[in-house]
Amino acid sequence: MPLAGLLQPLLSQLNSGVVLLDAELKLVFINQFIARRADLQPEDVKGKSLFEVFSDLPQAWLQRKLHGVLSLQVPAFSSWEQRQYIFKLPHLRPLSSDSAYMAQNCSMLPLTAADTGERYICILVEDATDAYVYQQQLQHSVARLQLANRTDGLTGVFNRSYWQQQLGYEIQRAERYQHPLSLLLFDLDKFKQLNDHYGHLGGDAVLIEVARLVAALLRDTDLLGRYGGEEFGIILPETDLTGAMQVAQRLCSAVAAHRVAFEQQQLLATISLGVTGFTSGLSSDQLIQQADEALYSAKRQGRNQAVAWRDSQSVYLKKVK
Ligand SMILES: Nc1nc2c(ncn2[C@@H]2O[C@H](COP(=O)(O)OP(=O)(O)OP(=O)(O)O)[C@@H](O)[C@H]2O)c(=O)[nH]1
Repeated sequence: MPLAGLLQPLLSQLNSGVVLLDAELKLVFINQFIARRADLQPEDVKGKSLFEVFSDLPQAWLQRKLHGVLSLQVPAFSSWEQRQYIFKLPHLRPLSSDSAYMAQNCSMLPLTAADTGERYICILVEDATDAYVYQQQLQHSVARLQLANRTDGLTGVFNRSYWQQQLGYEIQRAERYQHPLSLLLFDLDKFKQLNDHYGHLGGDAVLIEVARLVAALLRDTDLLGRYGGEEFGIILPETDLTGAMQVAQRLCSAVAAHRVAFEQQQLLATISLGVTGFTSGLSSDQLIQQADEALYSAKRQGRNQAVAWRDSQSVYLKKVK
């Protein structure tokens, strides 16, 4: 059978890359699959160093691998999951991927010539771009779902369940490391009137805008969540009550000074805030309860203001008496 005569057409039609190297890592052969994508002529590269022709190769890593294959005479493998590609080649497919390069599974096989006993290495390059793209799409979908799962649909801040979970974690951290932690609850004032006057869409516009404004005034490490209809919570890690009151006053003034554009009108809104500091042994429910009591005091004292729980407690107790 004229096997040798068939090998060349077979290798050139193969839908995988074939790179044959001698023991000095010089190119003996590349097939059409590689040549076409690397824009090379197979006959031009014969006898040249692998790393000279393919200057983008991860040289130190690949040299180590190939020397291992030669000296141990065992195959080596590189998967796209560990290293997206070895040969920087375009994938030549109309796929929407965030990479223009072909993801590859590469096998490095030791070969010995039957007649001369000389040693060679064959690198087989398989295109794994499909798997790479599917994995990327899956990762993006999971990330989108995770985001949706912790986000309030209207305002884009954290939703209640995620925010409360974070409060639990922050309390554990504050307790363990004896770090300060404060909690702030705020609620839009007379929001029912605003809704009644401008309609639900006007109310929604105010909620969205206030959440955006408040988020912009907080630190990246602060956690803003929508606690209920027009009530929001802010966890302030590494912040004592004095610092939290400063934040609360800043937010209160900023919201009162802001105008929300809605259907050619400028809507005004104010917020009332209740602030409390974490002390050892408090649960998240107790902390929320304290902030809520302070918020209640702020409402009773005329709204558009911040009240710390320390102060409000006496007000609250007086009221109870
Ligand atoms: N537009 C809009 N309104 C909401 C939303 N969630 C809750 N609300 C409204 O917020 C209003 C809250 O009213 P109240 O609890 O009486 O409080 P308030 O009018 O803000 O009065 P104070 O809190 O005492 O200042 C109700 O009319 C709710 O329908 C929402 O997602 N969008």
